[in-house]
Amino acid sequence: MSGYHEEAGDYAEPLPPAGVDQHRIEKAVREILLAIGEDPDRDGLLDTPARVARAYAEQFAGLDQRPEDVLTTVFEAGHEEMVLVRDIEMYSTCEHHLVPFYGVAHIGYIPSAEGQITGLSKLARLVDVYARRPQVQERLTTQIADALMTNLKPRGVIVVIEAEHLCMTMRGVRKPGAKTLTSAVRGGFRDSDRTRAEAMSLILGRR
Ligand SMILES: Nc1nc2c(ncn2[C@@H]2O[C@H](COP(=O)(O)OP(=O)(O)OP(=O)(O)O)[C@@H](O)[C@H]2O)c(=O)[nH]1
Ligand SMILES: [Zn+2]
Repeated sequence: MSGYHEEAGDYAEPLPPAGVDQHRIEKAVREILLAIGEDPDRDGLLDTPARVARAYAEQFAGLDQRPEDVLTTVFEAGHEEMVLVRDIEMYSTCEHHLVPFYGVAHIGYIPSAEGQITGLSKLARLVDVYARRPQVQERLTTQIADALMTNLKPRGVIVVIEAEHLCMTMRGVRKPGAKTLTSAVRGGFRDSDRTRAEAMSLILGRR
């Protein structure tokens, strides 16, 4: 198990989602700049509305994606034991303040009796499908777990996310370093303390 590095390719720079109206974002950003007392026509800000529109199209690309779009490789390998990918880098956007929260996701599953598994990179892609939306960490965690249950029909799933929320560090309560941990367990990980403990020790070990 090791950290995940996004493969090069078109997924790294997704096309703007059809549902993201970049022109509308540009107009809104110009309004915000005016509202904070800035001059949107000064040199440094001239291209900012368009940049923000492109950035939002990327940050919210997951709104146009479904888990089955990325869980494309599912094969039978006769492997029935736990598979766990930990430390998957994750960047999302807090739906309350529209600022980032970021950290790592750990995903484990126990394949179906037929030994159905998916490509390891697909687990990381699945994180992005749900992270690239306005989110709360709890929903992000359960959506990943439920998508795996539906698409892989495994005997169990565990998803743990550790993240820092910029809305808690750069503003508001201002508690830098505070980490939020969320977990979602399904199937065997919910029913068996031993299985869950094994997964947690793999996730939290070697730190
Ligand atoms: N449960 C949960 N809360 C979140 C998440 N991201 C941000 N929040 C919280 O959402 C809450 C929104 O609270 P409000 O009182 O409506 O907004 P606010 O006045 O900006 O709150 P403060 O952040 O406390 O200044 C805050 O407590 C945030 O910390 C998340 O992923 N999950
Ligand atoms: Zn927030």
